[in-house]
Amino acid sequence: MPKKHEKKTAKGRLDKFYHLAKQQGFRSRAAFKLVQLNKKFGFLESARCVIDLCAAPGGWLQVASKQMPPNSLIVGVDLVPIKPIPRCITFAEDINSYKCRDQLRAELKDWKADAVLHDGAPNVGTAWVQDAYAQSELVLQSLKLAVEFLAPGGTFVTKVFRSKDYNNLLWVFNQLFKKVEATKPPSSRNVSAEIFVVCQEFKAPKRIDPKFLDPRHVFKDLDPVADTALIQSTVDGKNSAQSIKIASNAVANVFEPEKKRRKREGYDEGETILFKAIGAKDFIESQDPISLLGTFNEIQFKRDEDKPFADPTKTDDNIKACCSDLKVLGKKDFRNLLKWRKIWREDMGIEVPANHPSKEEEEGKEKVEVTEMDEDEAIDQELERLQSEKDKRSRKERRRRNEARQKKVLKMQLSMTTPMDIGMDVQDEALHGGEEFFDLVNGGAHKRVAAGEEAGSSESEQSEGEESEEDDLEAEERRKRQLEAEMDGMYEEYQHKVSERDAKHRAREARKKNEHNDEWYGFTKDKDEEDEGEESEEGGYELFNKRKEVEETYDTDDEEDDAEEREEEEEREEARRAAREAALDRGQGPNFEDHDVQMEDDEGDVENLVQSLESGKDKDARQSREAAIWFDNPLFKGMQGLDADDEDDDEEEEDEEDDEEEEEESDVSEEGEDVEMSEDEASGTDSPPTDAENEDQWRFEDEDQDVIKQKKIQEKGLTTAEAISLASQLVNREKSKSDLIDDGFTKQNFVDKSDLPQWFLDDEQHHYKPNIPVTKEAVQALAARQRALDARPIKKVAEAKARKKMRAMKQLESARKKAEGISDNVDISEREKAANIDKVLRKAGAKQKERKIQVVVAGGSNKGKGRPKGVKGRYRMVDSRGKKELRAQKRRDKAAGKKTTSSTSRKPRIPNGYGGRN
Ligand SMILES: C[S@@+](CC[C@H](N)C(=O)[O-])C[C@H]1O[C@@H](n2cnc3c(N)ncnc32)[C@H](O)[C@@H]1O
Repeated sequence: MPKKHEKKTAKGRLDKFYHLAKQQGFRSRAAFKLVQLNKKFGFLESARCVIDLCAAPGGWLQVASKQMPPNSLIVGVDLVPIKPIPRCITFAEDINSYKCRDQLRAELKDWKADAVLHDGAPNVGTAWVQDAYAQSELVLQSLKLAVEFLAPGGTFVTKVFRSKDYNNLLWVFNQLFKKVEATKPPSSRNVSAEIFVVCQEFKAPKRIDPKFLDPRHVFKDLDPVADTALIQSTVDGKNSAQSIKIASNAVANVFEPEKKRRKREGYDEGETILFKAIGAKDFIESQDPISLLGTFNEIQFKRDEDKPFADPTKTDDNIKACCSDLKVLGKKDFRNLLKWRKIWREDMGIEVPANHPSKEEEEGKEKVEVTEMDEDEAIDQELERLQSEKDKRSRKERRRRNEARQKKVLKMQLSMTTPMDIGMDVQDEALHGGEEFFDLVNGGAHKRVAAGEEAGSSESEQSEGEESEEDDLEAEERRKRQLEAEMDGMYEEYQHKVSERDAKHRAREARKKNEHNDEWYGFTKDKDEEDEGEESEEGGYELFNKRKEVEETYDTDDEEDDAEEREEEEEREEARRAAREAALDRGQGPNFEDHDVQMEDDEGDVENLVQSLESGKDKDARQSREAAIWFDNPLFKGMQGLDADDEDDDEEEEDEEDDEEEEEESDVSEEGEDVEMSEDEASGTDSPPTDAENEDQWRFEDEDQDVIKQKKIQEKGLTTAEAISLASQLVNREKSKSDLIDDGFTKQNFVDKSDLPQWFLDDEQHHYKPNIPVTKEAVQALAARQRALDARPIKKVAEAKARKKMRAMKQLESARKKAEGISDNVDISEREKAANIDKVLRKAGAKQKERKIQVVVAGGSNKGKGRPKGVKGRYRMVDSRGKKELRAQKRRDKAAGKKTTSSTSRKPRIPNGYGGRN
């Protein structure tokens, strides 16, 4: 036999109201039903006398006792005894018995009850049909007691089950009360067939026909219309036919009150359950939804075939809530449910969407037109919405850019940005679509306008400031986006280049710094010249050809670079094509196309940055390379105006220099500068920069060497002690380059390993370590460098320090001014001036506040026992002699006219074993 709590849990009865009841000390969760009913109808607050029929265990009594005014009379009765409840009188009786009636009369004396409550339920669970009937009988019995004890205008609250007799009961209620309302409080479980009927404003008829309260008559299976005569005669002679109809079709008539529906019979005979559910599919497919809504308690989505109908796109939470309890549907809920059914039926093809009525066929055309207009309007509205969204986005983007710019300016003002950063910021801004960049583009646009093309660019110039011209703004935004997309690839290259330049700049600075002691930067001129002696005697043309040949033969990296560049170029071209097509699709093709064509056609136009970026890149790069090689010939060495780096004509360096130049030149040509620029660079002549920025931007031939060296150092391992040792040997002429090459000829190299087994090769690779001697100095140098690196603060710390320093300087500056003011003041004495200045300076942080050290004589209780009692802050333990000496010193100072500024101006003698303590 299952335990009690298991039984409850199995039914899912331990819900939140169960726990709430426990929490709030109610004896049953049913208490919340009364709370909710009273909240809705408010019958307890004004009641002075209440009878609770079937009250055990007493939840409702508790609620009544809480909500009713003090000194009210609350009487509860139940079959089972109820534990005493404050302010409540209870007794155990069957409400069907005369004894119960008598006892109630005895308790109430001549009082009349303002409310009669009935929450009784027979002990259900054996035969459901009898249970339902017993319930109805119990309700009728409670009504009987209510009629007897209720005061006129009183309220009767009862629990009824949705059974066959439900409507009959309602009909009776309606005869005796002015207002009858059936409701299901939220605390009543959905699975329960119970409904609460609140009958208000008791009519208190002088005489009531006993048949009204006789179950044999009330629950007789009658046609209510046929019974009209019977009832007419019994209720105060009033015509109650309409009441009967309403009572019998209470639910159906909510939707169509005029239409007579078939009689609601409640549960069929033989039904064993009071709660009935129907699947969503069945409901939707049924031809008589209204009667189903009246018959069933719930539309369910549990079966597989019903689940699709729970699709949230068509079945929202509101519909689901309606489906979960069909007994308390309002008019709106009813409509919504039927609309929902209709939608599904149309979706399933069961119903065809309603066409225009046939009688309006002639007007059909007009109607169609009206519909089209509506659609147009909808589209317009949608477009407007999209437009405004886009505008919003673009505004937001502009605001974001402005904010970023402001931040940058602020950073610059706070000296948190290096000049190089600032330059980059400006470039960034331009290439991200800032005004500078678009000025260039707009420049191009002006040209197009002049050429007679219809271009939107001139409008776009103004559209920045004219947000009201939404179309222009939109076009401008689109164009910007297109251009930005085009420029993305180029910007990446730009960033790459800037970072390279940055590295070059740093390298150049480092070299300047270490001009005389740069032991790691390689090979001496003499040595190089020795090595290159033969080659330097070759003629320029031969050298040029030779290098070109070498380059073409071996310079695979460059070829790869070129190939990569070509690929990138192809990708960009592809992207542009796609963008063009997209633009054409959107109907803005001509402008965009023209723009692009213009970009491609005007290759020679240096004014148009975008065009020149696209033009003859490969050709220029090649010419630049050739020119660079040509002018690198030692014959040009020493010629006025040529770059100092020409002196560094080490073969390897030259090769790499060439490589570097190629990269630069290709970059340059990509960034829009002309071949002339590259030639200038290659020849080593500095083209006069147009402005400071250009100078920074384009003059970096000096840096090539440094970067190559830096690269080499990083690649070839001056980060290891071995490499440093070798390098220092080279620099100190302990070894020559040829020695190093000779060392390279070992048994490990130049041996045909093709026949060796793999395991041997693996083993060899794993265990063989070249034995390169490492000097102590090299290790020390490496360690020192690492320490220096470690000691470098991270950027944020450096910035914070810089900010702090700046603040301190500002404060000091203002303090200095104040101090000057004070010293110029003739109204105060010198001593005051000194004191004031001291104060000002201290405030500015120039002077540290001297921390006072208390001198404590070590003796008695203080001796050797830690901090002396009552002494706070810093203190110094001295013996009594030390203290005496200190006083004597003070006296002497005073006598000598000196002023001791503090007790620490002369340190007392501190005996051994006593240190300063904090
Ligand atoms: C659901 S409980 C009432 C709960 C109560 N309202 C509360 O808040 O605690 C139903 C009660 O009806 C009582 N009952 C059923 N038939 C009855 C009868 N003929 N006379 C008196 N009480 C009856 C049962 O004993 C049971 O305690």
